[in-house]
This record gives sequence, C-alpha cells and structure tokens, in this order.
Amino acid sequence: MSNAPVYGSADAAPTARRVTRLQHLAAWKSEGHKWPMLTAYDYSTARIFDEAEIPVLLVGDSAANVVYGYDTTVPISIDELLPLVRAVVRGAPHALVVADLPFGSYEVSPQQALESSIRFFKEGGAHAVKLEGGERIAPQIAALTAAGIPVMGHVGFTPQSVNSLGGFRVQGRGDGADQLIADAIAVQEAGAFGVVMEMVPAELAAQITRKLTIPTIGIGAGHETDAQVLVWQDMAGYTHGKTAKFVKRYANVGEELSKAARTYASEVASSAFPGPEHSY
Ligand SMILES: Nc1nc(=O)c2c([nH]1)NC[C@@H]1CN(c3ccc(C(=O)N[C@@H](CCC(=O)O)C(=O)O)cc3)CN21
Ligand SMILES: CC(C)C(=O)C(=O)O
Ligand SMILES: [Mg+2]
Repeated sequence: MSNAPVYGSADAAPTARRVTRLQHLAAWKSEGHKWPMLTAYDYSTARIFDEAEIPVLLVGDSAANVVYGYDTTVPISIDELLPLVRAVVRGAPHALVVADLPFGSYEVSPQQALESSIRFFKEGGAHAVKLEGGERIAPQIAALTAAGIPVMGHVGFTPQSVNSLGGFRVQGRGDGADQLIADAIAVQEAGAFGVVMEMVPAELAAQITRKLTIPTIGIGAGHETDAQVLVWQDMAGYTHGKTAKFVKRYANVGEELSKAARTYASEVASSAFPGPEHSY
C-alpha cells in the first residue's frame, strides 16, 4: 500500500462529525431512542443508506456470503474486505462506518487484532471495528480500546464459529444464559462502545440490555435491544433462498432488478432499445 490518502480532504469535516456519533449512540441509550444499523459493501448503496439517515453502517464479513458467494464467513480475508470499507466510507459522509474483522485476523493475540484493525483504519478509513466473541476475546478489545480504536462486540450466535456452535442456532438457551451474560459484561468491561447480540431469546436480550450501560444491537434478539441490525440484501429482498426467521423483507429489490434485466434483454432483442432519445 502507498501512503496516499484513501479518501479526499473534502471528507475531513464529515469525519469529525462521524466521530461524534459515538457520543450520540451513548446518549440514545439513556434517552430510549432506538436506532438502526445496516450492512453496506459498496459506494452506491452506502450513499442511499447515508441519505436515508442510517447512523451506523457495518461493512460486515457477511460480504463473504452476499458479495463473494462463499458458504460461510470463515474464508473471507482482510484483503477482500478492505476495498469494500474504502468504498462505503466514500459513499457515506455522515454514517459511522464499522469494519468487521474477518475470521483469523484477531484471535491469535491482541497484537494481531491491533495490526488488523490498524489496516482497516489507515487503509480503509474505518471509524470502528467489530469482532466476535465475549470473555475469550476481551484482551483484544482492551488492547484496541487502549490504542484509540472504538470496538463493537458481537456475542450470542457468532457466525465465524459456526463450525463449533453446531450450525446456525439460537444461543443462550437454558444453561447457556449465564455464559452469554458473562460474555456481554466482559465485552463492556473491556471497553467496547456497543455489542451486537445475534440469535438470543428476546427475554434474555432484554435483560442484558437493561444490565449493560453500552448499547446492544440486536439481530434475532427481540425488540428490547437498543438498536437493530440486518444484512441489507436480506431486508431489501435481494438474497435468494430461505432467509433466517429474524429477517423482515421491506422491499423486493431482487425481483425488481430481475424484471429490469429481462425487460432490457427483450428490448435489445426487439430493437426497442436504444430509441432515438438515447442515440447521437
Ligand atoms: N445474508 C446473510 N444474512 C445474515 O444475517 C448473515 C449472513 N448472510 N451471513 C453471516 C451470518 C450467518 N447468519 C445466519 C444464517 C442463517 C441462519 C438461519 O438459518 N437460522 C435459522 C435457524 C435458527 C434456529 O432454529 O436455531 C432460522 O430459522 O432463523 C441464521 C443466521 C447471520 N449472518
Ligand atoms: C449481521 C451482522 C451483525 C454481521 O456481523 C455481518 O453482517 O457480518
Ligand atoms: Mg459479521
């Protein structure tokens, strides 16, 4: 990588504004104002969400599935995620952009977590990072926080551990509840500014939300978390096949795009496109 800035000086003011977002998120918890987070992986989509006033955008490692077509999030690398982070930062001048640390880029040691996160900051222009795990990953969260890198935690179902969790399963049922509570507290104590809770029974998520001073961001965790997050292709109807129970479809972009492609194809075949108005 060269030392050339990855985003222009025109972004200087928005960057300052985005950093104050962290204070907004803390205030919103005490005010009871619930906020939305969406994933974003490219410039054009990030622009749309930023204009829709989504305050926090996550460049999720779910890009593994929805951008790169892998079966799980396990194979995606920093090199595959970094350009997407850069594109989202360019497209979203107001949102806080969180970069998801991919599997294998932070588990080894706090030093590894620092080196990976520094790449997302210096080369990607990210404003925060997210990593999966509770107690086991608290030393990494503490090291990042100490280095001035805001961290979002992620507990409950952690997709990067799908191989040890025995599939896409609800976490924290029965005996698992105490461990989940301990994980959420460990993430907060280590210095995280917020924590994603994925596929957790609603009542347990509500209890943890009341217990924590930092905002909880739910995905399949009921309506009592401080915030919600969804993968945008899921919520916009742009993923194929069966989606998780926690997904609500707010639009059917996939079908619209498919119709547009078919109409375009038929107009090319019939010479209806391009018309005189599209010709020189
Ligand atoms: N497009 C997409 N959306 C996501 O939310 C997402 C990804 N990809 N990739 C990374 C992880 C994987 N996630 C997933 C994937 C599938 C289920 C799922 O099939 N859940 C079932 C079973 C739940 C149970 O009974 O325990 C469900 O019906 O919700 C859940 C989360 C969440 N993340
Ligand atoms: C669903 C969210 C929380 C995520 O981690 C991702 O999209 O990668
Ligand atoms: Mg993720």
